[in-house]
Amino acid sequence: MLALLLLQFVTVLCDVKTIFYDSYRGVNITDDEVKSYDARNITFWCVNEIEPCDPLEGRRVDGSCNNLEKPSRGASHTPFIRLLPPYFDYPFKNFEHTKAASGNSMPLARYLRTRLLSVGKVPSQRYTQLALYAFLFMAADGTSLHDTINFVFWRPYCCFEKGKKDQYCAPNKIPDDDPVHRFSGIRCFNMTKPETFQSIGCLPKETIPERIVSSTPLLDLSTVYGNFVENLDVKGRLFQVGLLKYEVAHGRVWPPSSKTLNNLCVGNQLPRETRCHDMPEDGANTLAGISLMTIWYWRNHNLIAKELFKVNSCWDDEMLFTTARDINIAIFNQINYYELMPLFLGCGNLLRDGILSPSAGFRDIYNKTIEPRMSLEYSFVLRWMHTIQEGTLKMFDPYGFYLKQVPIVNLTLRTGYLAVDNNIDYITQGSFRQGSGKVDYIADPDMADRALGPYQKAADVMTNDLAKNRHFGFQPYIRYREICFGKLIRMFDDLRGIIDPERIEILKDVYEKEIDIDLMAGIWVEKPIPEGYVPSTLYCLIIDQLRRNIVSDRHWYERSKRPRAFNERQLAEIRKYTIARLLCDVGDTVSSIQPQAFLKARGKNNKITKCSKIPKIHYGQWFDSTCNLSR
Ligand code: HEM
Repeated sequence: MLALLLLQFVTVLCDVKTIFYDSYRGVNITDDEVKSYDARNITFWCVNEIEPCDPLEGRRVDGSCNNLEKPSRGASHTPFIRLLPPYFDYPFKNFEHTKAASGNSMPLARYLRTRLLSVGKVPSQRYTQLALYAFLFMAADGTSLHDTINFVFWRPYCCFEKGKKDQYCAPNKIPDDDPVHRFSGIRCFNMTKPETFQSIGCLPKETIPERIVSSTPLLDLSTVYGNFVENLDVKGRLFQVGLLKYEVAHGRVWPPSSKTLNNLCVGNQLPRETRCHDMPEDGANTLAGISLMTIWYWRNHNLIAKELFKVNSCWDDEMLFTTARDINIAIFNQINYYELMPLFLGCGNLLRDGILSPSAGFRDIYNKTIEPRMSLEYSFVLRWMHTIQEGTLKMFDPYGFYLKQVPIVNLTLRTGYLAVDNNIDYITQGSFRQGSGKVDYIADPDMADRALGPYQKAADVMTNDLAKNRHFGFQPYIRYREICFGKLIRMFDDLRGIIDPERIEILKDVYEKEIDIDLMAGIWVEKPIPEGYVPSTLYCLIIDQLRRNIVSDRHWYERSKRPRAFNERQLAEIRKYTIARLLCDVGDTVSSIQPQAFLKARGKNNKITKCSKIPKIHYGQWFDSTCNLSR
């Protein structure tokens, strides 16, 4: 607290003049323009207030000053880019996509979901649940909650009379002959349109909708450190020896918790389940996978800070904190890029396409003309993972004995469950012992019919995905095939080789013409990319963003010229890091684990192994010789 007051005092004393940027356009705006937003109470969304950039400073929490020529790009609530221009019904009145090329209505989203994806439970023999947690955590780093909170809590009425009058409602109709709901009597899934610069009021309503989110677009552990330095200072930092705030309860270390029951963890079963984390971002209390990964990376920050302090006792809190955060973010990206992605996208593919560095040393492909932004397509297509999410979460003891199970959708907004009955221990063990769902065109029944658990009577997250496809106004699937692979698709049968014949047959059944195929629908039915395990168009849209992250991020950890860059030996330490090491270091009760923990333990190369055999970072490489001089 003292340090925070001091910081505020120095800011006032030195009169650091902040600069206001229009968050959509990324240009300076005047005080009067800011006042006009103030008057409408939308400054938070429409304006980025940024302190002047210092080229030598490290990565800012709010993402600003990453691009020195466009300081607000990279900050929160700045616009996505689109790989292809938007595609809405003509004339552009309501910015909807309801019409097929013929002018007839497009098939209902739920109808397409039930025709294109089957429902059942087929466990993967390859990937673990942990792989899906990590993918989800990576996706959550660049998006935000409010679009889901909107239809779950703020507008639960879209299927009712009241919803007809609300322009933000976009419920999904269920066909009369629906395979599940012809029996249930449920005729509609609640849903709202995505929040945009237009819906907030930053841009005129009659312009093309542009999605707005509160996270920073680059991979910077937003869920752990938040997106605003004020939130981090108040809720996150302990301001002692570089640590994040923490609590010890029942022999375990946790992030700080909320002291009132008025919080986001509405799923907590009171009075037993009370834990709810009070952290810079609320994402930490949402889906079970995000909550777990956040706890692990939060603890990892403190582990790193303590190790750095052992090596450099002269470092002050600020130096310890910023270095620990920088290492934690580097570890996150090392795991994402060099461990998680190759297992899904194919290591050879990623090397060929320049996503992975062929050598262990530095690489620098930074290009200041590419703005740090995320493509709307990338943040959207990651939803394909819903089709391989396993709905039943199994729990194990540290010896690998199965204990119990719970539907994972029942754990949403329920951090408290982790903290009772040793559940976090058993869920952690299960994360690397249980398989995810298989990559096989079959979705888990819970994801297909009760994805929102207790919060909605019925919810098919993949129906939402297809419906959101249209609200975002994505071009047809075949246009993305063209930009990705350069081949024109003129008729359904041109999809042979890309999609199995039986699924082309279904596409012909449900769509009038090939131009009508929705982007997500095409991805659902595609064959995997050669030497990889994900659909080929998904591969293309993901690697576009993976590359953009590296070239547009001045603080990318593999650069030798970034401010406060690692030296070669430090980078070599980061390169050793794996998800198995993370769990060994900060996962509850983990003393053995398979070295490639995103894959199921199998064979002699990936068998459960003692943590002492899993490579670890030597923080001695961060030794600062000036500490000795200052003694
Ligand atoms: C228990 C597992 C999961 C549940 C219950 C779940 C549920 C949801 C729900 C309800 C939404 C909002 C849908 C909407 O926009 O209307 C959503 C969005 C999303 N989910 Fe999942 N999901 C799960 C796992 C995953 C996984 C493993 C990934 C992997 C990448 C993922 C990626 C996404 C993405 C990218 C979005 C869109 C976020 C945004 O743009 O705001 N989800 N999910």
